Amino acid sequence: MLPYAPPESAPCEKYRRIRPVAQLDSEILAALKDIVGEERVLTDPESLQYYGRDWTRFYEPAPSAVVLPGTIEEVQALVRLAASSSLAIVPSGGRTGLSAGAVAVNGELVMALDRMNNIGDFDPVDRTVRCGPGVVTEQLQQFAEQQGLYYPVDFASAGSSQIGGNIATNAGGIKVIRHGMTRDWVAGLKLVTGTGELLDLNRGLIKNNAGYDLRHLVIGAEGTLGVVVEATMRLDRPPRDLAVMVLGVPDMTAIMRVLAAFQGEIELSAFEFFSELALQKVVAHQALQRPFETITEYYALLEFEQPDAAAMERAMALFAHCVEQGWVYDGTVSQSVAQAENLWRLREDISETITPWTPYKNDISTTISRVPEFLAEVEAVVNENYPDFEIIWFGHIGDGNVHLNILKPESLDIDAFREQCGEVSRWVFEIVQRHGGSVSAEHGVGLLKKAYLHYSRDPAEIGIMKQIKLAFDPHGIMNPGKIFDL
Ligand SMILES: O=C(O)CC[C@@H](O)C(=O)O
Ligand SMILES: [Zn+2]
Repeated sequence: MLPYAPPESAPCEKYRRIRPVAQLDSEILAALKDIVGEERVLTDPESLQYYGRDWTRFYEPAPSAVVLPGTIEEVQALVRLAASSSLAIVPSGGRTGLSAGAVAVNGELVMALDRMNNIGDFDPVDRTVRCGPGVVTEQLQQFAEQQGLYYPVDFASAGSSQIGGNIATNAGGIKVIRHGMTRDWVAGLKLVTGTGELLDLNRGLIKNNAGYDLRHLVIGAEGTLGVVVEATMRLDRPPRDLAVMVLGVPDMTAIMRVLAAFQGEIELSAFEFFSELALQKVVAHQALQRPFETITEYYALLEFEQPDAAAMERAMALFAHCVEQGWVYDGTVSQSVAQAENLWRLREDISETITPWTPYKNDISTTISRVPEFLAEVEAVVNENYPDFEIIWFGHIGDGNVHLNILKPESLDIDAFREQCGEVSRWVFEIVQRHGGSVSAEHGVGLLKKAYLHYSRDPAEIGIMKQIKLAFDPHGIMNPGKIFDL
């Protein structure tokens, strides 16, 4: 039997009574099978490993069972059963999360929404489509394309991540500068709360000031308020002829000047960056070439539409201006869709490329204008205290969001590495706090960043979050231990 790990902070009185069961007894198991069918309750070790974790590699999955419901009613029945048996639930989507929000470490029941992947009820006037939580992001993107429309939230894991998980983490990605995050595309959602009640939130309305917008509390709540069982997603007009430019820049201050210069004249759909070390790793491990010979400290990747020939002329004139000013040392621009895709891969393939080094991830943000100073401070602290660690910088610089990946030296044991990175994190998050930034810009808090939440949220805010959790989930069964302990 697995021991129940007590919450780190003082628990609310109400929560003190909640004890997720560590092992399913045969009665609960039989009841689960009654609800979803025998073959949709999995307890074999492979399934527990597979469904019990996301892409985070610092936690050992230890769920009691996995259930695969197919309907909203089944989800409700499962939640009611869990509530009456004090059984904790971990809702699980494409399991591509990077903060251990979907890891079951404590004997929980994993509720995998894979089967609820229906896509339908498209309305061309509202430009909305109804999706099951298990719809894969790429499936929604392709559906939109078939309707002559566009779903703009995009990231490297779009082939596996699911809409329910994207909503749970308010997933961002590479087009946030122009199109915002998942939150901006959710016109409505249905949620099964921790009591098994079904809420139909916002119902696709554009204007709805009739009280609190609970939909927005659910988005980004990492499954701690309930299970998203349906979402009405907005679609947009498709972009016209996207061009991609990669520029070699000497430093962060120069990157910011380039951003300001381009944004003054062109509507950018992406403004990303990566370091020379990130580029070296990608080129060495993927079948890709450097964008140009010149080596610079950083590279910026810009994407913009070219509705007419004048758009490219404007971009080239801006490029020349940036070179003249000494902000850019070299650059290249795509001439075809295939070239644009290859340039994108230099940025999008970084995360996957560095996975074998078991990177410790920091996903931090501040206001865009503060990024150069912020980044220089973080870099100085990390280099000074941990000169032996390889650091890979990349991210969504146009949103003020940088990914700091610390690579594990081969000789270092994983627990020792994690502990040392925890120390680095404290230094880093003090800087984040000083700059009024966030300890998790887009990956969520999960288990990985829980201990650091107070660096970006004050105690009063966290206290209110806990009360909100209890309002949705009075039995404390929905993904307990994620974001904060009650
Ligand atoms: O692996 C990371 O640190 C970031 C992953 C993802 O958010 C990205 O921007 O590529
Ligand atoms: Zn990212």
